[in-house]
Amino acid sequence: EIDMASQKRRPLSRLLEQLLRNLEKRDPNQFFAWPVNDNFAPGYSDIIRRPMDFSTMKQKIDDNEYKSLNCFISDFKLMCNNAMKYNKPGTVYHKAARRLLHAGLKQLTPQKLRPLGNMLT
Ligand SMILES: CC(=O)c1cc(-c2ccccn2)c2ncccn12
Repeated sequence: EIDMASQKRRPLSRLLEQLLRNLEKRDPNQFFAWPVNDNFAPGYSDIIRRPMDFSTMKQKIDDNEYKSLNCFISDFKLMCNNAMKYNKPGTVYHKAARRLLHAGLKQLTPQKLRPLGNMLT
């Protein structure tokens, strides 16, 4: 059960929740919402050593596993790069991953994050 009081005390968690919601908006088809299922993606777990998806990132926020913004950004990049590794260029998933990575990193630039205060230092 999420202890709301501790959520208030953890400004980083609240920031990451907000950033995650904004990133998820860039995945309207929800290709990245859940772990990739080997039944839809033959051989996926042989090719992708470290799977990542938005639901896993959400769980890591709730479990207070992200110690910094950079760790969060690394998982976002991992998720997109996994999709660009497994799926051939030209596929719907490869194209969606490129667009998501591009749009997501634009949201995570210092000038976009600066207004969120000095909690990132
Ligand atoms: C992100 C990704 O690589 C992915 C998501 C999916 C996916 C995501 C939601 C519903 C159906 N498929 C997928 N299917 C086959 C091969 C790769 N994928």
